[in-house]
Amino acid sequence: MTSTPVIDVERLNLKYGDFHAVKDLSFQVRHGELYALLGTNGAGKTSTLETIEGHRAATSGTVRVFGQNPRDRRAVRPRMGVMLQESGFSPDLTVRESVRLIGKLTGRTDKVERVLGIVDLTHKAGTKVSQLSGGEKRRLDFATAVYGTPELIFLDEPTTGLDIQSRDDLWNAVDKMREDGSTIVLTTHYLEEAQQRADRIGLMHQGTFHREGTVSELTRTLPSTIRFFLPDSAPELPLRATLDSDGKLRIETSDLPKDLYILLHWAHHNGVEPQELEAGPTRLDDVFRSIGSE
Ligand SMILES: Nc1ncnc2c1ncn2[C@@H]1O[C@H](COP(=O)(O)OP(=O)(O)OP(=O)(O)O)[C@@H](O)[C@H]1O
Repeated sequence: MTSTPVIDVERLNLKYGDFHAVKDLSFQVRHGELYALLGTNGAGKTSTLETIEGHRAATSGTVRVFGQNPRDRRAVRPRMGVMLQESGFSPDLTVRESVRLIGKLTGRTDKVERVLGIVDLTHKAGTKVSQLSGGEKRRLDFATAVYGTPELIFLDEPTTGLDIQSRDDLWNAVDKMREDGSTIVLTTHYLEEAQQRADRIGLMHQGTFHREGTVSELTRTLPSTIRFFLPDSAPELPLRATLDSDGKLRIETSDLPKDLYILLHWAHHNGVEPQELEAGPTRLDDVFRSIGSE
């Protein structure tokens, strides 16, 4: 049962007139995974997701969701929850009416009060959508993903505009839905969130994958860095360093513990103290920055 991928994209191409927005893209999302589709602006993420969600027809290639064509909305739609960047709830409806409407539109069943509790809008149940704050509206958008605990959930920039507490609450609710067996597809420009939570990442650039894999598969191809300030009077460093724009020296290394040891040993021996020392493994940000420079 679990061997069939939840999403199976094979050689997907999307064209807008002459413009080739998605080029021969293939990937799968497995049952229970949190898959992050990330990329540069205009990379083709939204176009790809709209096709998987059944809103857009592929120019060529195949897309299967639960083994079915997502254009067959009646078969697939009740099984997927989509949190868009803006759900477009009517401003005149109350929060409770809006949540109830999700059930009608998706064909899923749930208890409205349960959903209101998860998105922390119980105290706003009688308030009109037009009177919600930006963060409260975002939490109401999240209700579309929560309602009925769908098997497949799309989260498009879910935490934009949310304060820290609301972000933590949202991720706790996502973790809970994963425990209940939901598969998650995430897009976000907050790379730390993807780095912390994604099982696998598809990193898009100009319509195709720049890289795809787990976070460690993506980051291990780039060196780690050590950065610090040194006084001008310091003797020559034992390792090759370059100067960053903020005045810090940067050492790039494929063996962080060894080179950190060499640096600190040299510093101790010469009586100099590297200031504001940062040493860490490669982050997803660095992989992003490397796009275009390869
Ligand atoms: N309806 C359309 N007509 C013509 N071109 C389009 C259309 N929609 C998107 N594009 C173009 O296709 C490319 C991919 O757009 P898409 O919105 O899928 O990218 P994205 O990765 O979601 O970008 P972003 O991170 O900036 O939201 C872009 O160059 C965009 O300008």
